[in-house]
Amino acid sequence: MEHHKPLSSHLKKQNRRTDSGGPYRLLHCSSKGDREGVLQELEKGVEPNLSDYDKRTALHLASCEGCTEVVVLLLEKGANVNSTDRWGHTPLSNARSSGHEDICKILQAHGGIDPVGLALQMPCYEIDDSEVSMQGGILIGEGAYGEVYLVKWRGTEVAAKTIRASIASNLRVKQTFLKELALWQKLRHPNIVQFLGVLKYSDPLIFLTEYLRNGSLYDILRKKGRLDPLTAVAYALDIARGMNYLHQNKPHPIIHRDLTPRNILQDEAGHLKVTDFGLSKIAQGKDADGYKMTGETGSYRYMAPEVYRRESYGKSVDVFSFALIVHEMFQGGPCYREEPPEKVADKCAYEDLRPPLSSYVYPEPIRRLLQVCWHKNPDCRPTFEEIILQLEIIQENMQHRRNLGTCSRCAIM
Ligand SMILES: Nc1ncnc2c1ncn2[C@@H]1O[C@H](COP(=O)(O)OP(=O)(O)OP(=O)(O)O)[C@@H](O)[C@H]1O
Repeated sequence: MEHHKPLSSHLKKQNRRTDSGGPYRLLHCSSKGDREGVLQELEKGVEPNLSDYDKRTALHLASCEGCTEVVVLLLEKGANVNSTDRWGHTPLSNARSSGHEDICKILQAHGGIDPVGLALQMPCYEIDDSEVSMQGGILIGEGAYGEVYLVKWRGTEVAAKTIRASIASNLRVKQTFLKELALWQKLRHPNIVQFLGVLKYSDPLIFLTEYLRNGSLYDILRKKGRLDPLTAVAYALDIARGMNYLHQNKPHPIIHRDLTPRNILQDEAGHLKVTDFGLSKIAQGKDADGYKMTGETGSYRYMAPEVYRRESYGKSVDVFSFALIVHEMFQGGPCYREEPPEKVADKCAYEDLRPPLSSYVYPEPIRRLLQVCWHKNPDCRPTFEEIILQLEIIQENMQHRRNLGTCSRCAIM
């Protein structure tokens, strides 16, 4: 079958045939809503399930582009309603994400399913309200979403996060929020704060996570100031491992978008865990699908230049934020404290401003790592997997030097 041919032969074939009006005209006409053209191709004997090099069929294209008549025709002519493209998307996934409700109904009537949507629609684990006493809760913090309380659930201390009515009273926002929480509940990693469930009847919304009694990295840095290099590297590894797990999530990576010292918590054993990933876009009232931030957030200080400039962005925005956090751990706090965070983000985005890296404070390998992690070109930033490898080598060398009795700050590599 055509779509089982290797990618390169597909491409060559496609280029040859589009010009000569070959079978790939079916895909072209389908994406343009040209019902007559599609009919002609099918009557010539072109296979209705012909696909391109991304395994996208005529039905995918017509569903994505909202070409209802073509969708109906293709289904009549035997197009497979549940063919999956290279990313595991069915025509229904495409119609749904493009907002073509009429096409969704037609596809569903023909047995269409949406594996991507199903994953997102997985309900959150619900906790009976009677199992938690919110009245007896102790306020432990407040963030952009609402207040955080220490409460007891089934005899265990947990954190209850309340979501402000102004955020969660909008049904669409609430639903997006629940989808994010449903994603969170599937995650299990030693460096990710564990989600426990949503209170069943809470209105607008309360959800529970494990409680980390040592508070946030922000609190730690405020209390302790500059960390010794070995501790800073151990913390950096904890964060990188949690982030790598998120970025390698299947079928889609999870981008944190708001990695800051306040969203990194410490457990009793001293390990750091990342929290609140994926939720920032909701707090900012942004579209769940269109990776765009307006910058209306309290986290300007850690914002990648491309986010500040409102360009499209990817996973490497988290690598940028990570670099600033590691910088802070060596330094004992953020740079340019006297300047408003928005101004710092502006200079970072338009004047390439970056924090200074004094050789006294920053060992050479850490300097090199930070410079590449906050590179202005997102494609030049390393992945968290690469960062982990680098940090492990740095950690090993530091420990070796420490065992030899050499100052770990000034004598690394
Ligand atoms: N699971 C938890 N265990 C212990 N303390 C927590 C937990 N979650 C949050 N906190 C505390 O509550 C504070 C507020 O948390 P919250 O996540 O609501 O906001 P934030 O992360 O500080 O800011 P933002 O919402 O802007 O990201 C945190 O800074 C932390 O000190």
